[in-house]
Amino acid sequence: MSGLLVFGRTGQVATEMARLAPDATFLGRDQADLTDPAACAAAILAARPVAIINAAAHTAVDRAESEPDLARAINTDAPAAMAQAAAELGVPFLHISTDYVFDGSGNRPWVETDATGPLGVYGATKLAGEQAIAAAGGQWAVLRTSWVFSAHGANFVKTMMRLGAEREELRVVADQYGGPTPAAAIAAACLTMIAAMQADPAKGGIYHFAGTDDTTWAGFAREIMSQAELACKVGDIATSDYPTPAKRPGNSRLDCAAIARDFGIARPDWRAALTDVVTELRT
Ligand SMILES: NC(=O)C1=CN([C@@H]2O[C@H](COP(=O)(O)OP(=O)(O)OC[C@H]3O[C@@H](n4cnc5c(N)ncnc54)[C@H](OP(=O)(O)O)[C@@H]3O)[C@@H](O)[C@H]2O)C=CC1
Ligand SMILES: Cc1cn([C@H]2C[C@H](O)[C@@H](COP(=O)(O)OP(=O)(O)O[C@H]3O[C@@H](C)C(=O)[C@@H](O)[C@H]3O)O2)c(=O)[nH]c1=O
Repeated sequence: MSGLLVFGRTGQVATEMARLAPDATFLGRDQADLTDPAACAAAILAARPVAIINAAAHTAVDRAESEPDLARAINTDAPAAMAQAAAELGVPFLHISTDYVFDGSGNRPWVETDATGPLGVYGATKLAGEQAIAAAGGQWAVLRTSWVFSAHGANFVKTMMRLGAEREELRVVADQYGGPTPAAAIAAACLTMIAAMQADPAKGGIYHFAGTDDTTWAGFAREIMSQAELACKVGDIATSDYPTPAKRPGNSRLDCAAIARDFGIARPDWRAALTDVVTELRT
């Protein structure tokens, strides 16, 4: 899409978006550092785009616990500045958020209107970003997704394939539930949404989008080992057996009915997408 400005160039979702929208302009850290929100706004006002997507974020969930100011600048203040600049230009702004805005209680898939309750700095700064975007006054959408994977960047699939080639057995948490989501499907969903927003100024708001069907990290790991033909066994453990600096939600299931209803976007089959990613990683 010509005239589309995307923050993020090297990330999982941005890399897939560049494949689908080669005409768009992608700003990397060297052109727009998200620790400098004013520079992000200035980049928008200088480019005068027809639409804006933010695919950049501080995504190191554990590291965010020890660098909350940096996480807040990147995940809250920068998207807030982008949304304000978008509102000033009168163009739609789409931002990507996360299942980690929820507290993980219960076992019902979360709907967009459910109460949030982030357990860590990453989720809290992403939630504050959502709220600042909604307050900016322009046309905006927030796509909350979960457990993103692709052949690029850092993700659970690549970690499991690396560890699975080195070890005979891995212990993986089996009490956190969610939907692994291919970055390629998120990129496609973002492009569909932003085009629909351009066509209809009334469109926008918060939407959930995740791969189907829901599983656990252990279930995801077993499928990765199987598809990558790694003999490594995956043993189920509880969250309490795998201590991490950041707490993670037990229930990350996202109800994706609204995005299907309003944008015609269906949940992607993560197992089929995993086959493509494993093939890409091997070649
Ligand atoms: N990864 C996941 O599992 C999930 C991600 N999300 C959300 O989806 C979106 C895309 O995530 P994903 O593609 O996985 O992200 P990645 O972690 O793959 O990439 C993050 C991107 O943000 C950029 N970035 C980080 N800090 C800065 C900075 N200071 N200035 C400029 N750019 C910066 C990185 O650039 P550089 O390469 O230069 O560091 C990189 O391009 C994010 O909003 C994320 O919160 C939601 C749910 C799950
Ligand atoms: C490597 C490893 C992880 N785990 C657990 C830790 C954790 O609970 C779970 C996933 O670990 P990771 O650290 O890879 O995933 P994490 O960084 O928590 O992934 C999250 O990233 C952010 C950006 C999001 O927005 C979320 O949707 C989610 O994708 O697996 C094991 O149980 N055993 C292992 O050997």
